[in-house]
Amino acid sequence: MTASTTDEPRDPTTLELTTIELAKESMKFSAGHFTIFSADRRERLHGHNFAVSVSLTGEPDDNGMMGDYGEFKRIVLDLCRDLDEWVLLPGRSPHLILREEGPYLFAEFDGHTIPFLRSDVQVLPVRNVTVEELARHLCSRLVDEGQVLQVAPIHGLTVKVSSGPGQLGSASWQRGT
Ligand SMILES: Nc1nc2c(c(=O)[nH]1)N=C([C@H](O)[C@H](O)COP(=O)(O)OP(=O)(O)OP(=O)(O)O)CN2
Repeated sequence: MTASTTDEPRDPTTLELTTIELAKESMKFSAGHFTIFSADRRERLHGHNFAVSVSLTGEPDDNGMMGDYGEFKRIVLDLCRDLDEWVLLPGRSPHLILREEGPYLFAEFDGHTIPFLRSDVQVLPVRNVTVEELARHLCSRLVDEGQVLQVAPIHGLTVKVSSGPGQLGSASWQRGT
């Protein structure tokens, strides 16, 4: 019995890309935040169990793999762990001024001072703690720290962050942009 394989030579110029999707139940973080809608309107402080999913597009190797997705999972889980059980504040908001005094961090918003224990807060390099900005933040960490890009020839990746069923924000990176 002969294995039926087509022996036509493949066109070496056609780049065959594949995508890995990772949306594990464990890719999540619980955090407190408030969304700022304008210079004088925001939500009260509250929390979400945020869910994260990542898709990576790249070139499979001769072994039919784009790297071990176990490595990708470990990297994403580490990023989720970094954000878990913190109050997240935006460090780049046009409407919020942050001031540290001893063990406290004060957030000035619309003439009001919101006190926090500094040890409860992570200030993120984002303009607002929204699903779209959290997705951008995680996407840039995946790219800037280069970890994912060292695992396999990745051409693009997308990070999605959901604050609850049926609502999410996403951010993408494409090689060469
Ligand atoms: N563009 C965005 N708009 C809003 C965001 C956001 O991240 N990006 N986030 C919020 C708030 O976080 C808010 O807490 C979300 O509230 P809500 O939609 O009510 O979320 P629920 O999980 O309670 O969903 P239900 O539809 O109420 O069940 C607001 N806007």
